[in-house]
Amino acid sequence: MYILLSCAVSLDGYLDDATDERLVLSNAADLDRVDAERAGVDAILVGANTIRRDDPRLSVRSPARRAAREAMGKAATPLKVILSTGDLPSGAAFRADGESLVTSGTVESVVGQLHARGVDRLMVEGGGRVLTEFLTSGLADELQLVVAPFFVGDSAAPRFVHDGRFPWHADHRATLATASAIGNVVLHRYLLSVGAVDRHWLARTIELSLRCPPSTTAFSVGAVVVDASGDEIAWGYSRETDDLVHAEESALAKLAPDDPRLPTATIYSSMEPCSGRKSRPRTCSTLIRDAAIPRVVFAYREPSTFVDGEGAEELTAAGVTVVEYPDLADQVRDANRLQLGG
Ligand SMILES: NC(=O)C1=CN([C@@H]2O[C@H](COP(=O)(O)OP(=O)(O)OC[C@H]3O[C@@H](n4cnc5c(N)ncnc54)[C@H](OP(=O)(O)O)[C@@H]3O)[C@@H](O)[C@H]2O)C=CC1
Ligand SMILES: Nc1c(N[C@@H]2O[C@H](COP(=O)(O)O)[C@@H](O)[C@H]2O)[nH]c(=O)[nH]c1=O
Repeated sequence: MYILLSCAVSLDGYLDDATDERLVLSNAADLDRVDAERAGVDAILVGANTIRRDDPRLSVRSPARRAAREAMGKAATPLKVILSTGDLPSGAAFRADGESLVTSGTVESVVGQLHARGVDRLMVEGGGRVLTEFLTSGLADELQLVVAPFFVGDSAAPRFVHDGRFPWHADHRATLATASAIGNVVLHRYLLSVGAVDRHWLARTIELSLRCPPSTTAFSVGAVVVDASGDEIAWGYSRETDDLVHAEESALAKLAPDDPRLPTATIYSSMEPCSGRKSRPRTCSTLIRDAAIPRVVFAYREPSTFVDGEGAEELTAAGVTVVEYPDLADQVRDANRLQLGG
């Protein structure tokens, strides 16, 4: 299940003010973006205090988005999930439109319950206590955090998160995927799970592979090296610096062989690192092993078009962790239509 956390905060990190009125931090364009995110999920989850304080509808608003969901055979608006052990107002607005579920338990058990009901994409909209539970559980894949350009300035107001042990700290930072202005607010998209981070970097390798000079005799591949704190430290693509250079080789050539970040880095490649080369003494698998990189992630296993690739097996046998995302392979095949035909 993909778990997306979404909320808006003030410049001083509050989710609301201390008054009874709901504080809108987003602007109209951002609220429309949130509506589009809602339309793309199977369930929207909030905590009981958000229901008690805001009385939200938690529905998809846009008639076009509701119709599009229905055309796909889904309900017009996703399942509404409320975490609560206490009372909720009987006339709460969330009950008016679509299906809802009031439940309780650990985050793990709630996620298990929703998964069993067929929820594949969950949007958690708050409030602070629920966001804290999801962030500290390590189960969240992505945080969409909107910052509005004003201060609340009142410590009686609810904060973005409560106290807790969060997996991200100064030495283990979350991966910032994008930061974009939406009028006067800024949307930050942070990737939180290993799977979401890996997919982000593989998307970057596929983008890099599109820069390769065309060839019918060698594949177009992109590669990046990411250090333990999540920073990209080198990138490369096939034929970047000469007619024969491979993506991993080109990226690694930009780093000193004894760079202290390499033994804790991950190398991402759109295609399995090569294990046989006619044109160079060392294969990419050998270069990776010589660099002492402990983790390799790729999307597409090399087909036997030019040579029989055994890079994944060779690296695994050498004790390197190898992770493959075959569901992204089609995009790599697309970038290599010239070589693969079709
Ligand atoms: N700016 C924004 O984007 C958003 C702002 N908000 C704001 O956040 C504020 C509310 O945040 P906050 O006070 O932290 O509260 P929450 O909305 O996170 O709700 C907390 C409550 O949810 C119930 N709950 C939480 N976890 C569980 C669990 N695992 N099992 C069962 N019940 C659980 C408990 O209710 P019970 O008492 O029933 O046990 C708990 O007291 C509101 O002011 C709202 O306006 C909310 C969402 C988004
Ligand atoms: N205030 C605030 C948000 N608040 C969230 O939106 C809910 C309101 O939903 P609805 O009644 O369906 O519009 C509210 O209870 C809370 O979960 N969201 C945002 O993106 N930006 C904001 O500024």
